[in-house]
Amino acid sequence: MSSFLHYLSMPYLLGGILVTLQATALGFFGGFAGGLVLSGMALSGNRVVSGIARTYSVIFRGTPLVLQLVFVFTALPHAGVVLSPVMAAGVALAANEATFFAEILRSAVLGVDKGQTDAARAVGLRPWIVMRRIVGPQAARAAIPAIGSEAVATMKNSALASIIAVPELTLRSNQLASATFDYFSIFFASGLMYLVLTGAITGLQLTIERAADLSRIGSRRRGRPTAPDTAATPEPAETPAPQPMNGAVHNGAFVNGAFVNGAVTNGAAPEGAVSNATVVNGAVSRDAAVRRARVALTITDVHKSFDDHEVLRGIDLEIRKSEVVALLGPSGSGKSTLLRLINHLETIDRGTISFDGIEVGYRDDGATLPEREVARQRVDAGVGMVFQHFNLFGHLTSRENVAVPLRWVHRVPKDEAMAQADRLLDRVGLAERAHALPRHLSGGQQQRVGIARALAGRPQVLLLDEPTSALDPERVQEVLEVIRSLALDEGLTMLIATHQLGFAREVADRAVFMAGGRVLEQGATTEVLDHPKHPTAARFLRAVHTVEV
Ligand SMILES: Nc1ncnc2c1ncn2[C@@H]1O[C@H](COP(=O)(O)OP(=O)(O)OP(=O)(O)O)[C@@H](O)[C@H]1O
Repeated sequence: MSSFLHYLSMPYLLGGILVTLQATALGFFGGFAGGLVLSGMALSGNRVVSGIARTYSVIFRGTPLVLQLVFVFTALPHAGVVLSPVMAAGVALAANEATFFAEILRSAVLGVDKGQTDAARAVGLRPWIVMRRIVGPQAARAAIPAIGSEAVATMKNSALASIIAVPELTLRSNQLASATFDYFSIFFASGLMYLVLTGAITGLQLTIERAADLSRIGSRRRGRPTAPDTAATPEPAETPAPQPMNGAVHNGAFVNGAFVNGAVTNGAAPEGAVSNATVVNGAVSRDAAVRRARVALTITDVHKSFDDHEVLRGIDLEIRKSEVVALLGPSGSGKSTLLRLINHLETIDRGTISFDGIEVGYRDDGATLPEREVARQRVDAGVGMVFQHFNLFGHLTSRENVAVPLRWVHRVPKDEAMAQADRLLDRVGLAERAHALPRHLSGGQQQRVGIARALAGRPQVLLLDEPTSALDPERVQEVLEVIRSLALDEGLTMLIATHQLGFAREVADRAVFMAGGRVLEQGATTEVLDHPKHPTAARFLRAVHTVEV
């Protein structure tokens, strides 16, 4: 026992620890930097670049580390690069570890829900900002445990550096044991030293994990619990009356207060809507105003296939400024695909989609633009999107989510962006939940934050992809209230894919019925809903009516 304690404090072995730490640090940090580069190359769309990354991985993962150590130590001097044993060990460890870090980082990036990228692209973020602000932080959190365990592996692998005479802990233990024959005490002591070192790495990993834990961050930011607060959810009747939004809706019709909806003047709309409408004395009817408005979005002969599956087979549609169009149709008819083509989340096979002459995603000669330029075009076209599954950025609070397009697209200074975000959250009745993370919000609340985020991008045309179909029935109404007020009171141009016929009847000027990738029927909403002419539309609407009743 006393000899064991003696070895534990022996300067010769403690010096070995220092060398082990040096080799480990070189291997870890060098490997991590190399892994970042390799994962970026592997994820790049360029086949040559990703091929180089794959080839590197095959070579360095497929050969023993011992051979790599010997190679770096003995072969590099022939190329005029002479490294000290510790440096050679660090380089070989880094080269080897880079392949493992690359896989860890690549899988963490691929593990971030695609909806996050879709939402980031939809608000107009450029690819680099999407990676830096949205995907990167979420991937980094997911990668912490694997990075921690790779750090431990790097330290254990550093023991192989004894093969090139690096005087690290294992080599010194061996030398000492060969001289004293006290194998058990020496290796027991050095094993304990390794345990302490790897235990410290694990402790550091757990500390970082705790610091990055979103639930803890959420409660720290607020200084109060962030459990789902259903009590804070305003009931539809309590949703604050819509207020004109600080540049959020650039809509001539709204600004001039020219539109009055028949339903509103008949008293069928909520109180807030009535009061908004009644200020517009003597205005023309909404129908007539919409007919006179200019075309905001033109869709011409649009086709789309996924492999052999032809999803859209020639869609033609025009939407006028301030018009609200409901896209109806059975599941799989291509409604979501059409919305995703409109803001270029998917590419068109044939046909054109244009916002006042801007074809998002394409050059004048029809060639596809790089994503960086597409992002700018989305902003120029003024297209916003609300997703079926909300797609809020999971690592950001409500107000940070809403501030994303302001800060990182429109370059509004942070304080001002946050103040605008607060106003938009107030607008959708969620001022109370400004500091909550998406995971602490109910579905209805998340969708209202999603709407506020889309509005922050100052859209001319808002696309809503089944905004209520992922919600519990009791949450549907609160979201519909917000959409209703945007449509009726503020005259925002909207294309809404929905299965909610009652809602479509209330807000939509026109209903478009799709099936099998074609528009089978379109017209005034009440006409399509009450007197469908196409047999498929009649059958579908009858079935939905039956379910709704
Ligand atoms: N990325 C994709 N890859 C392959 N097939 C796809 C892809 N996206 C959509 N599809 C297919 O295209 C068809 C139309 O899907 P889409 O989501 O547009 O329909 P939808 O009318 O919106 O349906 P729902 O009302 O259920 O949302 C479906 O058969 C779907 O499986």
